[in-house]
Amino acid sequence: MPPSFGTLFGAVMSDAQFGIAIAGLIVLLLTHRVLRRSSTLRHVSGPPSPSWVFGNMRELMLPPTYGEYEFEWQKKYGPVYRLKGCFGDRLMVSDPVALQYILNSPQFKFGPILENAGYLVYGKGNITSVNDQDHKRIRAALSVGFTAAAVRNYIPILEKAAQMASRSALANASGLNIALQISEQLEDSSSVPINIAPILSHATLGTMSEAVLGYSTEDLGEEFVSNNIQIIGLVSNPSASQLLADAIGARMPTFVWRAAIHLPTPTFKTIRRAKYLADEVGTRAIRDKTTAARQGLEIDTDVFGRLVQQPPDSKYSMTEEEIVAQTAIIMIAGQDTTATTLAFSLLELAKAPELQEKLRAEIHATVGGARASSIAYDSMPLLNAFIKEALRMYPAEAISERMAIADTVIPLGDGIRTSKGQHISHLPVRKGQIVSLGIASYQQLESRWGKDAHEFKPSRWLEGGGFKGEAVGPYANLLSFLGGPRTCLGWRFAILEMQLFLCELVGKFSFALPAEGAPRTKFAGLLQPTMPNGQKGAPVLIKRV
Ligand code: HEM
Repeated sequence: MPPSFGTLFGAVMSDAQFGIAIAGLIVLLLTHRVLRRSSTLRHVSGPPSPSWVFGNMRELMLPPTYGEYEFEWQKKYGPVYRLKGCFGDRLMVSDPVALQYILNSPQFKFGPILENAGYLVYGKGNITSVNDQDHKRIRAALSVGFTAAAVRNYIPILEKAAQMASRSALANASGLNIALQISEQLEDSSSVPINIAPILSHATLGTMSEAVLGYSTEDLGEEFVSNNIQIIGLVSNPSASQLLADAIGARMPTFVWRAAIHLPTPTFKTIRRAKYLADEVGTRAIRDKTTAARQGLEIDTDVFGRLVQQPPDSKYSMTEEEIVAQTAIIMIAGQDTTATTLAFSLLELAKAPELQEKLRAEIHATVGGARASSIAYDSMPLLNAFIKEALRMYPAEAISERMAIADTVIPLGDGIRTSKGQHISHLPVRKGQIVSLGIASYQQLESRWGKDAHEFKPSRWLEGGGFKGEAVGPYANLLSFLGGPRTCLGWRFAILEMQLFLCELVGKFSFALPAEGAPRTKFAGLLQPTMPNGQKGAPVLIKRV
């Protein structure tokens, strides 16, 4: 998913003019009064609010380690509880039945923060900023490039990128020529920690670029790559003022925010440049493909190539302008989400030498010297159990948000006891109610995953499925890719990418933690491994095996 929604909007706002903030605050306070009167959540239990302004949001979004408060609240109040947001009640949901309803019901859509940020960052017409029939049509068209069969065609691209990542473990990932700096230094790296996070991030940018546009990272150009790093970096240091800005922004009329993109501030400048560069590269890719098709060359090896070839009367056809509008979102949504999940995976292996050995043995036994396209990655039990567990414990988008667009009633799996002692199995909510989707919380729910839900334990998947209850999400009953009509478009691609990268990296190298230990897990737009200096990073000791 777009890594940047909530916190990026905050970053945007902290740049914006103070006058807009004050005007927003007035609107906000008035809205708050209305919301207080109309909230149906008054009798839903939840933690006390430590601040009138921030409510519980600092504890939820900015704890030193993600989940420090959230997972405790879940234990105390159950999978559905009330939180104080900045100035208004929120419903926090990790109950699978309630989540399933919210994700699939037309009565819910993105909250205003997600909607406006999606429009601001990725531009008009991108898949996250369109709704209803337009969303259905664009999604159906894009899906052509992400079916199980289509995704297997990307294996050579993924294989090449995984090999490059493995060769460049010591390279500076922000440089373009990662393949050139490399492996002789690897022998030394067993005593010098290597930050594997930017290397993975660069490699996954490469796979997205090749699979979506048919371009190498070099074809994207140096400015595109460095701007992409800046865009991802905009969200990396969320702060209390950004939370406040999010709340104010959410209550401002949409047109104010859509106009705000023209403000001459550094953040908006970076965003404008990113959009310009994405449009430029998307347009270039389409022109190149159209020309190649006219010359009778094969172009359906990447997503844009497939889209360009759809007959105009097909239900999958998109205009050139519509295709270009998807460039920024797909490139960013598919990059750091996969890279950070892989970084957490390698950190978990670095903590568990025995597990690492077993996984390596499975990889060597299955992969050997075979070509990637002939390997049945889905038939590797430990590899897939490990990936499921990494996605369960480290969902890149640990929390998302929806808003009720009409009064509705949310069904609850186990029901809840209200603060008045009444047991209810359905919870009415009013139009405008913001609901936090507790993805990470759901994936640590003891009633669903067992008493050891908080442990990283891939074996749970080998011992009979790992969870109890009805199915949710597209993969392994996890909500890491969410569910419903806005399920992650690239989930199959992400799984295959993780399978290939892990086979390549774990097959060739062993990983250990440096003396400082493992980085913390923080939420900064995405769940990220975070070093003591507050920067994203996953330092590991790497040795050839
Ligand atoms: C481990 C990797 C990934 C994770 C955990 C992940 C997670 C998510 C989540 C949670 C959403 C829904 C967000 C929401 O509605 O609140 C989402 C949507 C999306 N993802 Fe992913 N994603 C991953 C990889 C990818 C890849 C590789 C691609 C592209 C090839 C991609 C493209 C998208 C797109 C386009 C959407 C928007 C779909 C829509 O609005 O209909 N993602 N992703």
